[in-house]
Amino acid sequence: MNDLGNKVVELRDVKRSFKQGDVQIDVLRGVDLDIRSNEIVALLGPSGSGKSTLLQAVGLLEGGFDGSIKLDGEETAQMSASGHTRIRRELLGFVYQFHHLLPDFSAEENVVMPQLIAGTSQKDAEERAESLLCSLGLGERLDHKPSKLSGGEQQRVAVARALANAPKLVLADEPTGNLDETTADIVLAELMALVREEGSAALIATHNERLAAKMDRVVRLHDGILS
Ligand SMILES: Nc1ncnc2c1ncn2[C@@H]1O[C@H](COP(=O)(O)OP(=O)(O)OP(=O)(O)O)[C@@H](O)[C@H]1O
Repeated sequence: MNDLGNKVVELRDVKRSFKQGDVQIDVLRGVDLDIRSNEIVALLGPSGSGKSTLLQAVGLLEGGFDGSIKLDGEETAQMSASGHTRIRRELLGFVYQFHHLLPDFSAEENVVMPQLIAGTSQKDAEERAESLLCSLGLGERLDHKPSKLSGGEQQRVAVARALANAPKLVLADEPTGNLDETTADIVLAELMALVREEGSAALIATHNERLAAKMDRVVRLHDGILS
């Protein structure tokens, strides 16, 4: 029998509306989604369909959602802001379309930083940062500041940073959307390989059907519902 893994994500009837003037837009109209601990799931949907909004719900980055959002078995809906912060720190890693690296810090320091915040010692954090960056082919770039790295290299550092604290779930919003096609393919393959190696799950929003087809499962957001 296949090991299906635990459910890292369990969304039930998740809803989110925004008011624009007098008009209410129902972006998420009852989203159900399960992700298991060994799955990499592609989130597809046209521009404006609510992919980022859904990632914000799962990432506990915004309030205003109705429904049930369970992460690693814990219901987060009624939790305090400090509970959300704890879950984000212990469970989640984020990659965005733009790298958001700290410009005055080296590649290695950018990966060390979130580990220090989580309480890891300087020595262990440096070892882990070097190991992650080396496995992404950046062994010769550890001391480079982001401005001295190519777009693909910057995104690789962002991937290493997201995985630094061994998250159970990586949330990625168009992680290769800013890269040329060839580099996007390579960086996505590296992201997926690292996620598997680390035993994490991932939910990756993309416009790219071709890249989505490389993931374990594809879910589509349309008219506020996931299919
Ligand atoms: N804070 C907000 N206030 C008002 N409307 C919002 C807000 N955030 C998102 N929206 C609206 O919700 C809808 C979904 O936006 P969202 O960014 O989640 O879509 P998306 O699928 O990620 O789009 P894209 O692929 O273009 O990034 C859009 O119509 C957007 O204008």
